[in-house]
Amino acid sequence: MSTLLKNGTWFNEKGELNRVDIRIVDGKVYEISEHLIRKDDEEAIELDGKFISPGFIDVHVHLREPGGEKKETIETGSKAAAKGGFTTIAAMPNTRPTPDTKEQLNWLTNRIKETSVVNVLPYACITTRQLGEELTNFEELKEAGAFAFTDDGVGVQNASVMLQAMKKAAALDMAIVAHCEENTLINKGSVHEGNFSKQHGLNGIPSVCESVHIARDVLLAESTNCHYHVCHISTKESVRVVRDAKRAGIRVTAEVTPHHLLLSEEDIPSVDSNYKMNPPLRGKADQEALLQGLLDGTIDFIATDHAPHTSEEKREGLQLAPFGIVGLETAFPLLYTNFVERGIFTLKQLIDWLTVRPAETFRLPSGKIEVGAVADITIIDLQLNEKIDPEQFLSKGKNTPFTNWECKGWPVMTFVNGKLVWEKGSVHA
Ligand SMILES: NC(=O)N[C@@H](CC(=O)O)C(=O)O
Ligand SMILES: [Zn+2]
Ligand SMILES: [Zn+2]
Repeated sequence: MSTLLKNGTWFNEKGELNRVDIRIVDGKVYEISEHLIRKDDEEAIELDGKFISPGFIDVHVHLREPGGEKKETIETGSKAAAKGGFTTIAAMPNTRPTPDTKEQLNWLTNRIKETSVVNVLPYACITTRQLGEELTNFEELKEAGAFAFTDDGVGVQNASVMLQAMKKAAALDMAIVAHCEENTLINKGSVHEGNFSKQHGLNGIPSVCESVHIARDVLLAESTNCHYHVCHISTKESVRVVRDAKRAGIRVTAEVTPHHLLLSEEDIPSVDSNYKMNPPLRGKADQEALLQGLLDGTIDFIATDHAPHTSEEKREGLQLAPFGIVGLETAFPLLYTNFVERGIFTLKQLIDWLTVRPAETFRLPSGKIEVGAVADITIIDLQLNEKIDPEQFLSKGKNTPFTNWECKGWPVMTFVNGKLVWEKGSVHA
């Protein structure tokens, strides 16, 4: 099987945008050149100058299966990923049951094989049922193919449990991926403790609820030499703690979501649960610190924290509705339109934060297009202008605050292992 991508545009080794043809043979990149001639038995796809990117990688995705199939399944979530240009995603373990045993993880791996259209890397839990008490069997879970360990959805409250987890993870050369939230500081909040909570008389989640866990954990990471990764960083204090920890040589990495880069509490128009997520949208100064942290390398890359919920659940009102918004199908167009087009960062930077940077952080083989690499490739139409319409999402989750945002730069084709799995207008399962 051979496919020829004709007349694309890409960043060459020197980081310059230029014209390129790519030949894919048996799922791998076989040849890259300014001009390749189509062979007789070969399928050729004319790209008309469209942009060729390595397939995006998102290490923070909630696929909800098993147990939450009303919100999303591995199939629907992976199709949403393909539509968003993501070829590798990592599935968070806050499902029912949780992947905390070899048997559960094996079940999940099989289910992924049967139903996913992109690469899905399964996380395993740090603690049994994510209760924060007993460590899972890390050796066994690593052996069964765990991508990394996390209890995302809840913070690990007990410092001794976290210390033991990091010791074990370090010995196995695995990462601890942390949802940072100190339960005694949540304050029953549904939004950030700041202007919005004051104006609306709501309980707020203070910034320190997150940063105090990161401060604790970077010291635990230092004492264990564990790779410690911070999920969805959201406050200026958290950014400072990570920056200082990196300077001190601690093995810490961090991700930021598109929504925390794009929005602050000032942008919440009314009491609307499509603006409710954990961590919450913070203050303007936090939003600015996140962008600065990304630009100066304190924050390593972007991850969506795609968190689908049903419309019924989201209609429950701000206090009762679950935390979380979807992200896979809007990440690139939102970031391209609002940051690249406005000259705040470059297309090259954006692509790096969605590809090589997560790949390097978690030592994944993907994230680059080079001869011999697996052909995980995303084609983007940088001229295409469309409004965000949740009714068009392939995700079951329609919970987004970005409805009707006009965006330029949409993925139009996604190749996984050399196979076209999504093309604008149709899913190729
Ligand atoms: N981010 C969210 O607001 N929600 C996530 C949980 C999480 O990522 O902590 C979910 O599972 O819905
Ligand atoms: Zn989380
Ligand atoms: Zn999450």
